Amino acid sequence: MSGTNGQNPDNIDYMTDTRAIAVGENLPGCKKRDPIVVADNVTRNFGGISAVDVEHLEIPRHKITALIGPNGAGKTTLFNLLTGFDTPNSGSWTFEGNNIAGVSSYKVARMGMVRTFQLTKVMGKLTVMENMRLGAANQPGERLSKALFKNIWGGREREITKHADVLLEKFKLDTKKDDYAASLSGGQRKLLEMARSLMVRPKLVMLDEPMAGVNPALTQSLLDHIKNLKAEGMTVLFVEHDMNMVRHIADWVVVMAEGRIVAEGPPAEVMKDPAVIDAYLGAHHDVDLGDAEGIRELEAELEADEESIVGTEDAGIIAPEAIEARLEEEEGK
Ligand SMILES: Nc1ncnc2c1ncn2[C@@H]1O[C@H](COP(=O)(O)OP(=O)(O)OP(=O)(O)O)[C@@H](O)[C@H]1O
Repeated sequence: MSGTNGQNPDNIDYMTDTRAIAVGENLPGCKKRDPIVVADNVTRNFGGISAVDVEHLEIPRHKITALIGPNGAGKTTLFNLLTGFDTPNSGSWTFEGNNIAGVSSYKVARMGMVRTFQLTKVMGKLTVMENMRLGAANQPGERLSKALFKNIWGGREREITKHADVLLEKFKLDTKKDDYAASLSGGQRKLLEMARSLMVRPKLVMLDEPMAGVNPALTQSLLDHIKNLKAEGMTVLFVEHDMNMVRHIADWVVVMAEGRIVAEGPPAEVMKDPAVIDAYLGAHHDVDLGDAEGIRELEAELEADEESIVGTEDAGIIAPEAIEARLEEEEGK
């Protein structure tokens, strides 16, 4: 699956690309072969608490990176800072080589770096489709009011609606597009928030605990969607507590504790790192994070799932071809 959305000009199969992610050793703050985000000396204090104190961090492009760490480690605060939802005490960072420290969250999204929230921010009193249109309002040239009032908008509006239709179908929310978002389950809201974030055709998707509070059936579907983002050429950074999820889908893991990066590397390696076990489990050193029975079960389940479209030709979440095909279909009616 490659080259469908203009994000993969070199036609690389991102699902099977095994080139090294880091340059040199897998150490905290290590340089990456191809970083999409580079952050330096980012600090954020709340009163006497140092919530974030990151000396150097690079997020690898076209990979799925998990940001893990115990409660209060600073993961959400780091997300807030990088995406312009909070202001640091110090620090600088770039996205695709552009300095975006101090840039508003709205502009950051328009540049192709989007995020979802731990507690979803879908608008309950708007329909599913209206929420999707709001996502498009983050695109250059779009206005929130225009996004909602389609009659004054013509062709562009049609294209946006078709894009939303394709996404809603992929996320299995198409039958709910006229329902109020408030009527969706917690898991469906997470799916909607993810689908909505894709309306800007982002390059980097940042998900804050996407699997939290989601039932097992939807968890599986969310995992597939996250993998599909990578198959489509996007980069994913997600916060997660559940090691099984991390082990299953992450190419790279960054571990935070007390505001700092304490380890980085591929999941299997990081989960055996004593610094990680210390940070995570405190006294329970006998637990092997890399060898839980649950991980094997989840893997078997995903392999057996016929609806799982990971890495297949059907994985075209935001492929322009799919949108064009729909427009043609419509015109032919
Ligand atoms: N707005 C705030 N005001 C004061 N303290 C805050 C604020 N936001 C975060 N903190 C503190 O900063 C630290 C880091 O919090 P943060 O929410 O970033 O951690 P986290 O790793 O995302 O935790 P969790 O996994 O529980 O979501 C914590 O000690 C938290 O209490």
